[in-house]
Amino acid sequence: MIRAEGLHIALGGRAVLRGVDLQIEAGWTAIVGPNGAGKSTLLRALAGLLSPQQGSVHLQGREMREWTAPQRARYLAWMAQQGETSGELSVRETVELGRIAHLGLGGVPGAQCRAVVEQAMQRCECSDWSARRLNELSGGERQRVLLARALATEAPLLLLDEPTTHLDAPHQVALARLFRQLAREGRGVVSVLHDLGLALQADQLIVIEAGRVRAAGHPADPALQRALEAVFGQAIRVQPGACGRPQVHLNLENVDGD
Ligand SMILES: Nc1ncnc2c1ncn2[C@@H]1O[C@H](COP(=O)(O)OP(=O)(O)OP(=O)(O)O)[C@@H](O)[C@H]1O
Repeated sequence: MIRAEGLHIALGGRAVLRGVDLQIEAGWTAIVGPNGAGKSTLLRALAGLLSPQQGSVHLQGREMREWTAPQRARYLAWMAQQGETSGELSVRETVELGRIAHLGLGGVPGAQCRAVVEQAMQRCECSDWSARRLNELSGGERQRVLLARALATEAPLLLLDEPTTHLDAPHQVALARLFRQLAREGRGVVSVLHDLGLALQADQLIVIEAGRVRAAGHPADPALQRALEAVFGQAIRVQPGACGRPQVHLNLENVDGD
């Protein structure tokens, strides 16, 4: 669905991405790495929101700059880390914004549009408060609404920057289940995640370190697990888990010591 080749991006005079090559197919891909590694920058480049100084991004085999903004908006949905929204809008109005690429500005939602919006709200468990304003919601509730807006685009590819940050444990699990469902429907979900336990449930894991891809592959790949331990050091331990997927534990053994 998306391919990056030799991606170099500098921000504020500093090299942030230093030659990133990757390929992402349909399914759920998780991008992980330390703070400041370049994960959000990479996701923004994959969304066409940042132009690389060197290298290229191809969507469906066609270079990003050949896509018009409306074509891109139909093909990929973007959810920012600090979800930008107008707090004055209701939940339903916010999710309806996901339909703009189909309706155009000022377009009146028809029955099919309303059905898509309703389903997106149900999948993200926010139908019950569809009339409430965004600025009345908690952080986790707002995050679910922004995810529903991304789903309502019906874009084949979702690029989500830390979509689980504000979610409680049951909703994190529900989101992982939703990503797997979307993958089965043939959609691509690319999520930057800090929760390594969740990330290991993805079909593909990409480990970013200091602006480079340190490792990429299926979470069950031992080389990938070794890369995770190398990047995150003694803060984590990767151990065999159920269903062929490893589990990650925070190493809290020495928090009382020095
Ligand atoms: N607009 C900017 N100008 C200058 N430097 C920037 C800018 N945006 C990001 N950076 C720097 O680029 C590096 C990568 O930032 P990025 O947000 O991509 O990291 P990240 O891996 O997503 O981190 P986190 O896990 O903390 O969200 C950081 O060192 C950051 O300080």
